Amino acid sequence: MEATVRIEKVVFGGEGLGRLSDGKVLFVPYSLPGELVKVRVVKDLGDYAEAEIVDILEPSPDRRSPLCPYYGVCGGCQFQHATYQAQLSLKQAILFETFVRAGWKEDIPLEGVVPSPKEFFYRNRLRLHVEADAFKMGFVKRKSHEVLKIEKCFLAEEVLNKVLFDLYQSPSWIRLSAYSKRVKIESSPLEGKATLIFWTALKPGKEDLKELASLSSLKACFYWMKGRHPEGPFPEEASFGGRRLFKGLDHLVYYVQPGVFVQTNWEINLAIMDTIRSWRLDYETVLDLHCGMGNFILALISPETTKALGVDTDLRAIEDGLYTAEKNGIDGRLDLRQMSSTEALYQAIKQGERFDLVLVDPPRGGCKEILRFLPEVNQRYLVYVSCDAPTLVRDLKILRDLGYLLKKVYLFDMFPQTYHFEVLCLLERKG
Ligand SMILES: C[S@@+](CC[C@H](N)C(=O)[O-])C[C@H]1O[C@@H](n2cnc3c(N)ncnc32)[C@H](O)[C@@H]1O
Repeated sequence: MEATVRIEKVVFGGEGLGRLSDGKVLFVPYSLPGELVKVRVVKDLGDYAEAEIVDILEPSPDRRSPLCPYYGVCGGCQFQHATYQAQLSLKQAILFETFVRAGWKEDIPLEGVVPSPKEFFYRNRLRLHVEADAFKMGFVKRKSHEVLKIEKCFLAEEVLNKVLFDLYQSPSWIRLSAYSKRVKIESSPLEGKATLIFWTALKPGKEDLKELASLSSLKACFYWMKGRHPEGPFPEEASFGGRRLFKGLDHLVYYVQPGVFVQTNWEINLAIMDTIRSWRLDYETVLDLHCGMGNFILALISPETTKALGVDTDLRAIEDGLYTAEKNGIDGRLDLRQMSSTEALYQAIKQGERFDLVLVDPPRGGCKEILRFLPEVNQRYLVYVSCDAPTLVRDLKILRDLGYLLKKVYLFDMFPQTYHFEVLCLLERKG
């Protein structure tokens, strides 16, 4: 069935919303607010339907040509057809709508929408599916499980694309990829090189590893069969155990093992840290409940800090935080432990420990399960960093009911060309 619809808005997920003449909602990918589009309904799901654009009858002034030849097929990007300024406006509208839909009645103290300094080529890692039969590496196609072969990603830093190009030519990788399903290429910005880690069912031969490790843009390669650590680095003498190096605020250098989480867009990561510091919060004790490799907690330690505890379930991330602290000469005030945030809160409650500042930066699912324990441990400030607005707002409502006031909200565009964004919130306990 075909219809002509006016796009009202763009919703979480990046699709435009329009309505059929009977009021049924249609979701239209790659459309923009205000556009009049002729669409074909591709799936009727009862209350709503999914449609595809057949023709754009009245294009938005914000529309532009996408840069990437895979756009529209690849599942990675949703907003390349919009100017960058329009992408920021869409994200702000989506954030507000998320609050409204969740029934948030209070003020939304949005203090800033921070653009990414780089609109393209900002990602410091590429995670690719590997399909040996057709020798392809790539991303999953939109609304499919099929892998799309990618030869270049316009979001990834140049060095990552260079490694990808070299892998396609490498006889060793052609052999090794037969046993691999997944590969990560990750940059080490301070060295202008990248690391490679692949998951494999068969132990690779020495000669193949040697050839791979000699690719000019690679600092080191690793493979992971089983256990808590991958095998590597190859070559063995790769500096810092093959870790990736990132320059933080002040003179801090982070050292991160391949495969350990690093915020995707490093410049935006630094902007988040700068913003938290700019608030000049008055704290002596800090607890980071999802500290990863020490990203935020290391930036939050100041001469006034008397205690800093960071926890994370990822053992290798904790190893990196400790390694980074040692390399940077950070003294014994920093305590990093491999444990879950729930365990850390239980222990703090049992031991009567209190923290002026608590930071949470959970995975997409948010951290609903720990919120009710926070007031017992958290004296004053709560900083919430989120990459998923719906779970963030769900959690903010719980925190509001626990007596927290939402003081500041910032939208950081960590992921240009996609519908994703990062939100930074400052909350304070009442009274
Ligand atoms: C979005 S990442 C943020 C990491 C870190 N804050 C950073 O900026 O690099 C989320 C982190 O939460 C950790 N994590 C997931 N579930 C957890 C849990 N139940 N308790 C503690 N950490 C957890 C993951 O290992 C991951 O490092």
